[in-house]
Amino acid sequence: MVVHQVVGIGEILWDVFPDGPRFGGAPANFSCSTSELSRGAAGVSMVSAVGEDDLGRKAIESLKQRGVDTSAVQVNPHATGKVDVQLDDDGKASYHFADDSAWDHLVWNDALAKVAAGCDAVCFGTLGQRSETSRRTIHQFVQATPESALRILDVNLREPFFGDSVIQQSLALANVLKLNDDELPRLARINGLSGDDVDVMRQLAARHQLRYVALTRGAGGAAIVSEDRVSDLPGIPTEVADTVGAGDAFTAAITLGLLAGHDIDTVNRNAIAVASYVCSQPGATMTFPDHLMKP
Ligand SMILES: Nc1ncnc2c1ncn2[C@@H]1O[C@H](COP(=O)(O)OP(=O)(O)O)[C@@H](O)[C@H]1O
Ligand SMILES: O=C(O)C[C@@H](O)[C@H](O)C(=O)COP(=O)(O)O
Repeated sequence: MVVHQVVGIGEILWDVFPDGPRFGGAPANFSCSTSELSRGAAGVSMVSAVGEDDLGRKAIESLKQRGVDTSAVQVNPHATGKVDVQLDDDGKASYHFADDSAWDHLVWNDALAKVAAGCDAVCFGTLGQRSETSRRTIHQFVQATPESALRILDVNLREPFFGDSVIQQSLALANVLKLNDDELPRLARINGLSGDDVDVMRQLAARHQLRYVALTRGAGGAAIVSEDRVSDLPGIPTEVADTVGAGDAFTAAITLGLLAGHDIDTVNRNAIAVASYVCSQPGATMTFPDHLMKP
């Protein structure tokens, strides 16, 4: 039975690895992982745009295969998004994005207003906001979700498509923050904060009225801070295929865990297990073994 409605909003892309393209885009990965992990307990929608091209049709097909509702995916005359992905020796990615893609032209409409109004959790990032049109639409969407909804900013900073102002505007919209250990120092600096990781997370939470702040540390695991609790857990030693999509799957798992009302240690432990599994497999979207589902 569907209990919660969850939305990913932002870029849909094809991750072009040296050995060929795989479906991607951080919010699209988030939507696919949430849908797969929830076993139907969450209704998941993607809000984005694709082109009138083969990659666009295949992108919609890929989302549908994972059980994601694509009725709010717009089709426009621009090319479907693509990004060249290079992996280092540890399976860590660097990205080179095609410019002016379909997802840069996301426009507000009644369909989006309806999805926003019924949403229990929405996940957005900064890359999806690189054009003014899509940035405005994403802001309007997040603001149109109910006050009770989890408004999750997974910052996913991608050079050179972010600046301090988009980060700060996004923090003002969010009530949950996910970032990694490369991103934390940047957010600390622009907010004039110092201290150890957990101190900075607490200060970010206080300054931006965030209910939860989650920090992932690659192989080093993750920490989650709430108003009165901290969970700080090690990673799971993993034979890495590539780490692409691990952070997005982590965000998917914490979203389901928080919506289910689990304590933050349980939420964190499950999310680390899910993310480690994603690292062990090629690409960013996949089916999950039974023990990781419905965390
Ligand atoms: N090399 C690794 N070995 C084991 N787990 C990993 C590894 N890299 C990432 N993970 C898992 O994936 C999570 C997210 O990875 P991270 O690289 O921190 O996020 P992001 O993809 O957002 O940059 C980590 O908290 C960890 O659980
Ligand atoms: O949207 C992006 O920024 C690139 C994506 O295509 C890529 O799949 C990705 O974001 C993976 O994110 P991660 O979970 O932080 O590895």
